[in-house]
Amino acid sequence: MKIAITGKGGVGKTTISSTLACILSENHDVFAIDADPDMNLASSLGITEKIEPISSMRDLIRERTGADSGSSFGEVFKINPKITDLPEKLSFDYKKDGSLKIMVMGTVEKGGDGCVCPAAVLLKALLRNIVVKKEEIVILDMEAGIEHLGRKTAESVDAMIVVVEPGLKSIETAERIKKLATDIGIKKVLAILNKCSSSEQKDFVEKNLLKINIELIGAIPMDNDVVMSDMEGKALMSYKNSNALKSIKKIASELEILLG
Ligand SMILES: Nc1ncnc2c1ncn2[C@@H]1O[C@H](COP(=O)(O)OP(=O)(O)OP(=O)(O)O)[C@@H](O)[C@H]1O
Repeated sequence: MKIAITGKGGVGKTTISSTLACILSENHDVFAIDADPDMNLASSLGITEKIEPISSMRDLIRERTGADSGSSFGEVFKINPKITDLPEKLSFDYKKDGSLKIMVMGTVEKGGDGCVCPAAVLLKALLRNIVVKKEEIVILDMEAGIEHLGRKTAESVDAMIVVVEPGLKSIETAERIKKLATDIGIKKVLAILNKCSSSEQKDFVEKNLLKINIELIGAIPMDNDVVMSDMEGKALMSYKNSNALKSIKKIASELEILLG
């Protein structure tokens, strides 16, 4: 199962990605990839160590592409760098048994040349290798833009999951994401409602998602334990009675049925 989690800023992408990764890693091997410029996935799991984003690894970028990370138009570099050894080398083992690996991609400044720079080329190739070739479950925590998913990678993503909150703004973002996702060949676009406080809110969102042909696969309540976990720097998994956690567990089971 390869899923990309996206949505408007602040809707809960990282909370959901990190918690889903923990839940699914109880029975599967999982790669959780932080491809969001905010890079909060590790801290959302309570990791206090600083993980260096791959986009800042200048020596590695030079070694693999033959050019400095800041180089761009006019410079010669390999557009097909060797990366097969990197997923294991550059990931952080969250669990001792290796069943949950975390990778922090980092961001690449977009220049006028549309991101064709050595760092972007390396990140894209790495992402493609993990999503297309790896057997593990892959969970990608992404921003609303999906430009660093190449077509080949996109075609191997089983579903793009848009996180929405009650209100029209995040649903408008979902509509825009669906169009972009479909254009690059992602097969399925699903939605999760987060920060839901009533059945009226759920009905409202479900009705509006239906208009744009997006299936709602679950709803997560507004939950003080999520706020506490953020304040205490702990993973939501350690709040056993959290209602949000219970809902994310249900969504994980739903995803296993839907996507295998
Ligand atoms: N179900 C919930 N109940 C209460 N608070 C929540 C819930 N889900 C997320 N939050 C809070 O909302 C804030 C944003 O969550 P999160 O960082 O997961 O969103 P994001 O979409 O990844 O954000 P960004 O776009 O900045 O990367 C956090 O403070 C988080 O604790």
